[in-house]
Amino acid sequence: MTEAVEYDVVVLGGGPVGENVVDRTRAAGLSTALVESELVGGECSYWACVPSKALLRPVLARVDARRVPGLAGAVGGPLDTAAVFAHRDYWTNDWNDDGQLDWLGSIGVHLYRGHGRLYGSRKVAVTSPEGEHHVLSARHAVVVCTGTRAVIPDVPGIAGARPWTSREATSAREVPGRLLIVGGSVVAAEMATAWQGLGSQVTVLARDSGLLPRMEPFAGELVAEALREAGAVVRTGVSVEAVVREGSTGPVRVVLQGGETLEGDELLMATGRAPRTEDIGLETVGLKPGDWIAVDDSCRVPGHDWLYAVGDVNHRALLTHQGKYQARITGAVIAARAAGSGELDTSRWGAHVATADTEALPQAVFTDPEAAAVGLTLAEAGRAGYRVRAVDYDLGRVSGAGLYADGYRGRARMVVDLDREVLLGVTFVGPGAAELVHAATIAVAGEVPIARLWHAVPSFPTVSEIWLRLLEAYRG
Ligand SMILES: Cc1cc2nc3c(=O)[nH]c(=O)nc-3n(C[C@H](O)[C@H](O)[C@H](O)COP(=O)(O)OP(=O)(O)OC[C@H]3O[C@@H](n4cnc5c(N)ncnc54)[C@H](O)[C@@H]3O)c2cc1C
Ligand SMILES: NC(=O)c1ccc[n+]([C@@H]2O[C@H](COP(=O)([O-])OP(=O)(O)OC[C@H]3O[C@@H](n4cnc5c(N)ncnc54)[C@H](O)[C@@H]3O)[C@@H](O)[C@H]2O)c1
Repeated sequence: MTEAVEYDVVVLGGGPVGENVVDRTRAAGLSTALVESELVGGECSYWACVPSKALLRPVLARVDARRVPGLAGAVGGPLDTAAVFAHRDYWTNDWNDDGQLDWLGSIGVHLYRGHGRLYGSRKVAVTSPEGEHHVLSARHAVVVCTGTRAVIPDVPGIAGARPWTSREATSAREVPGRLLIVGGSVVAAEMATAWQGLGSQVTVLARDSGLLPRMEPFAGELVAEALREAGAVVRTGVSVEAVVREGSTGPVRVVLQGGETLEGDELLMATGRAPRTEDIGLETVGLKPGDWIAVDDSCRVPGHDWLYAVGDVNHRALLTHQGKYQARITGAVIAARAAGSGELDTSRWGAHVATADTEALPQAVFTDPEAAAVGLTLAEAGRAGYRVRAVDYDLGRVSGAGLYADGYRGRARMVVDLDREVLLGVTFVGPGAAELVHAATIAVAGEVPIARLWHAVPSFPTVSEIWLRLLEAYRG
């Protein structure tokens, strides 16, 4: 190995989370190197959040427009799929990260393009695509942000069937005639919405009893209902036993438990994520390759005062915005420790702990209808031992919702901690609901008392008047 190049901080993995860590450590004046094996911007920018939302936006705008009197007739036809794909390609910058490289250069981060591995204490070894080797050593911190990859279950015949993962589902250039989707969570629900809207005949095969299993049950019910109305087939409680692809271009067949066979042109396995930690040198620091990396609330790896794991790879919250929040917290922790500025503030909502990961985690799912939630569901709050009351309201009864779309269908729930009279969680399901959730995030993270929320008056006639209805229903 060559002699080590020394930095204050070395970051392994340049997805959205690694990018935010380097942004914070450079802002603190710490010299920083970033190691990235593929594209700076990571899964989110090229094969996940960004391309999926670029595909979904025209689909959701069209279904919304079809619910607006006077407009429905103008948007009756199929989508211009070439334009939709071009829009997606624009947002992924044609899978080119030049813009990110310019930004890294502008803030003084040194990029090492190649596969990085921990190399004992405080060191990272990098192998470039050309086979060059570099060793980087870190005075203060090594931060692992290597993210996740799709899991493909070991179903008989799966390898020969060449299934899509989320990468193919977000980057495909043709609309498959028939798309089978295995899975019932967020990727399955969003991709079913996108591809059914783009013209595929979609069949969703979920093994759970409903879609979106981590949200309030009514979210999955309303999304399944709308998918069926759009022409998709949604099957729940089904298990895939085997998969067969005919030749290199033939159809793919999925055999369900019980023997029923379904045929499609493509098969998307939306069956979860695994950490990208198999080959990052975890064994050189006493950790197990392939595992999620456990961290404390400041994203430090216990037993290694120089090692941090941030974003998807620590399994706290597999969401871009939450990984970026952890990155901001971790940057502050590294900067404070590098400056030797005494104790960290690890009080419950202190500057050096990612408390929102467990107490106020928001998520917006871009299905029709959109489903957005923050904090605990009723079932989670019950399991956590809170004394709670759920307040439900039909979103369609709010004037703003009726004006937004004819026959607006949706539902909202707030989960109230009866002892403190604050909100533990809020869920909105309905067209445009993704934009409603941040007010709820402020209420939950701020632990705003119900008595004060009463003074937060929503404008008439917005869908946000749902807040008033929920509070009225709570106060009886
Ligand atoms: C289809 C889909 C849609 C999604 N939509 C949303 C959404 O709308 N909103 C949302 O909040 N979240 C969404 N997510 C989740 C989101 O993509 C992740 O939470 C986010 O990408 C995590 O960021 P990260 O930086 O931790 O990891 P990643 O984005 O996975 O980045 C990790 C980076 O590390 C690099 N890397 C890995 N190993 C090495 C190595 N050994 N050496 C060098 N580099 C390495 C990788 O190449 C990659 O660039 C979606 C996920 C999927 C699959
Ligand atoms: N809008 C968003 O915020 C957004 C969008 C997409 C993805 N994401 C995030 O990305 C992550 C990955 O999402 P995901 O939907 O791939 O994973 P997930 O872990 O949320 O769900 C995996 C699904 O696959 C099913 N499954 C697993 N193994 C199976 C098998 N052998 N047979 C049948 N079904 C099986 C599970 O029952 C579950 O429904 C999630 O954490 C999600 O929050 C977020």
